[in-house]
Amino acid sequence: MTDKLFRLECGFQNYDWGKLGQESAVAQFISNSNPEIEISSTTPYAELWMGTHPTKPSFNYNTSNKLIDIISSDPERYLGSHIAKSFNNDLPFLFKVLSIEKVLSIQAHPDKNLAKLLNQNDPKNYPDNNHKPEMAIALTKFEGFCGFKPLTEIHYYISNIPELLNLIGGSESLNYFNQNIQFNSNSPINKKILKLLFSNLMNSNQNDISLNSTNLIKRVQSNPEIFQKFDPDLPILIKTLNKQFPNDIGLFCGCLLLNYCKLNPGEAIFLKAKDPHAYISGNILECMASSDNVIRAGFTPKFKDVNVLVNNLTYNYDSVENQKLKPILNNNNRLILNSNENENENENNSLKLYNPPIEEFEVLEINLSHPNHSLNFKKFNGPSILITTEGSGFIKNLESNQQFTCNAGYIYFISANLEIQLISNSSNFTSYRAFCE
Ligand SMILES: NNC(=O)[C@@H](O)[C@H](O)[C@H](O)COP(=O)(O)O
Ligand SMILES: [Zn+2]
Repeated sequence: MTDKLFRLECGFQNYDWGKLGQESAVAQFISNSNPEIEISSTTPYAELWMGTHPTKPSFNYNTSNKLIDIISSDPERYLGSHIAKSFNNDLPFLFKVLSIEKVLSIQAHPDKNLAKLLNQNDPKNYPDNNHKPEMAIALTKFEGFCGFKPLTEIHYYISNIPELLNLIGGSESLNYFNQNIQFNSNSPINKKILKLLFSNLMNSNQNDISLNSTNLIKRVQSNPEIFQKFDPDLPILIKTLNKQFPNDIGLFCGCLLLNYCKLNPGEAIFLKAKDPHAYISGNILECMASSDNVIRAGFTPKFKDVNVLVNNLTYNYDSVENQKLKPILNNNNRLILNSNENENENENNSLKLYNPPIEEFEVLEINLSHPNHSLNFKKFNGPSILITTEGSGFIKNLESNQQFTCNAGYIYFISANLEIQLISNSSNFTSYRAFCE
């Protein structure tokens, strides 16, 4: 029988938008964890997958047994009875590292009902029947599009950028917007108006998109100030993304209709199912319900399902600040047993709990600031996956007293109902523990 704490060997995706070679945090982590893996300097290393999802399943590092097979051998032992019953004897979440060089697709993820339908009708493009709410935690500076801009900002862009107006239906659409929008309200009419404008835009023909993209870039070059009313960096972003995906509809639906969100390390965003988004740059940890269902509509060479996206978005609109997920700081009592260190050391360690409003996952960032600090964790009523991203230390099974090394890129599965200890042997020993209980 496999121990309740064991190291994982995880798979990775070479999507085109990933950072190249050793520039990629994904490449650094996989080659740190397994030096036999050759890293090619011309290959993008986009995503590291930690979990049981069949698209890229994880394995026991020492025995090469599949994680899902270990769990299936005794779901209560590895998941705990509550999680085993609630999630059909499988791991509820998929935990990833993303290292982003180029913009990802303009996308949204289905809720459970839509996922079932899409998986039934088109299993090739929608490989499972699960929803995919997701959270991104910035490891470096990160940029991304998330959710529709506030209505006042959308009104400004459709009123001042003719190329956008041309693609959303011209002056007729602008009049409809002006006569019906209810600013500072959550009225359903606002979502109806947003959906009409977005549908017109996303169903534009490529000739119109190319013509208006060319003119948009000219306008950005000649009158950048028009684009800088809400963010001084928008002109540079539009030019950068046009270089990555020339004359793409994403220049309009992403840059001019979605929030341009910038995160500093440690900040996070949570995307509910059906929220439009597209990540632009940076290294992040991403945690999601265990699914690979992505509905795409721009900035991508992959399969686009424009009508499914247009007909299924939430059409929520809000400020960037309100899209961010604030972590709970140093809330020790729920998760920590005790810490073998004196008071002043305690002040330097930090715990940040990212707990989005869904049941599948939470993520705890654990930072032990100096060598020879340690933290003892209570038994969690469910499974965890822990990855070390910085520094080095050890993880100890407090039942068997077995201890294992943690270096950047090392990943461990921690079964339910197991007390573990983390011990640092460097400064800034940082790990992230995704869990469900
Ligand atoms: N927002 N992030 C995600 O949903 C990731 O988990 C997905 O795996 C990526 O979006 C996949 O991106 P492409 O389909 O290659 O554009
Ligand atoms: Zn996504």
